[in-house]
Amino acid sequence: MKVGLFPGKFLPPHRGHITAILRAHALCDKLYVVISERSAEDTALCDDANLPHIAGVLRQRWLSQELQGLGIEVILQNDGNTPPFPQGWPDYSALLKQNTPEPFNLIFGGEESYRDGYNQYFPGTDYILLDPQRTQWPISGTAIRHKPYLHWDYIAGAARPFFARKVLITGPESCGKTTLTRKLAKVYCTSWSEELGRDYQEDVIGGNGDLFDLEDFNRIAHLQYEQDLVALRSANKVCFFDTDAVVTAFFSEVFLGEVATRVHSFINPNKYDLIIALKPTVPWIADGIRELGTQAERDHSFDKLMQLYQSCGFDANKVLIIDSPDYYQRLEACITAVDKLL
Ligand SMILES: NC(=O)c1ccc[n+]([C@@H]2O[C@H](COP(=O)([O-])OP(=O)(O)OC[C@H]3O[C@@H](n4cnc5c(N)ncnc54)[C@H](O)[C@@H]3O)[C@@H](O)[C@H]2O)c1
Repeated sequence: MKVGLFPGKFLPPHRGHITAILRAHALCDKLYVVISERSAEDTALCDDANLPHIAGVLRQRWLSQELQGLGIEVILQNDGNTPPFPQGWPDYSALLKQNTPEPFNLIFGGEESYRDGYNQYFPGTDYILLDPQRTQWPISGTAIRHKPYLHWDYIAGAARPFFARKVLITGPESCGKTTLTRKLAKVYCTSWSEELGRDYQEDVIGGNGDLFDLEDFNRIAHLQYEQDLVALRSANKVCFFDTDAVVTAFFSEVFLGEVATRVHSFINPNKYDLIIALKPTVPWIADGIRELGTQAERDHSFDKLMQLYQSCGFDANKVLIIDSPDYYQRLEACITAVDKLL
């Protein structure tokens, strides 16, 4: 019985890792992928690339998603207390033996320099080198961390939502949000998440806003959250969102005088890299569902919405207010801001 280990940091997982793991899988009966977590070092590597910390458990989720259905087990190991290599070999090897559920006789990797250590600390185990020149996928975790958008195609699919830039387009009714969101998604050849509250209003309460109850807003916030996740999964470097839970909170208050309780849990000030706030300076278009149509109401709605973002802890530096009444200039200003992000 050939039982193999494939150790690594996977910070983040990429096609080079995945291909090597799948090759290793073809060479043994059972394969364990072991993620080494060294919190302090990992944080330093992420900080250095201006990224939030990528926790080991997140990498475990990503690899588990990528490898599911193949019988490959993904294990997370805390190596934070082991000394750096080469002094770390004895502790590292003891941990590997302890954390792997069964005895193993193969170790896979792409580094020739690890061979002596593996031979010394895992007697009776073969070290099998796979594509050490990285000829098939010339990529490293370091390159991805520092230039994720340049190396986008190499990032494992499950990790892409983490790296995708998230751009929210917000504003009161009839300020061109939906059209602009779609246009931006087309410009960047990517996915977007449309506002579903309007469809919900038509489908569930027949378009009559007076029939809303608080539970409707809880459901809208949840459905929107799920839809956003779906859009993010197929994002190409950036994803656009036509609304967010702050807008849901705003409408909950407009219709019912209070914010439905669970809506708060979907408000996430850290979700977006850029918030494009559209001022109601373009003509009002009555569509039978919209409510707040006078210019005074529209201006008031905009101000109220901005106050809500502020009180929910959104970073004012990430907010770009677009007040031009000219559609061309609105689009150009957004493209400039998104280009800067990428
Ligand atoms: N740093 C050391 O001296 C040392 C020594 C012994 C063991 N280790 C341990 O070895 C493990 C691997 O660490 P790492 O930093 O190399 O992890 P890593 O996440 O960078 O890479 C994981 C494995 O994938 C291979 N790989 C990476 N990119 C590839 C590509 N494009 N194509 C094909 N293969 C590719 C690597 O060679 C490595 O074997 C960790 O568990 C670490 O603790 C490290």
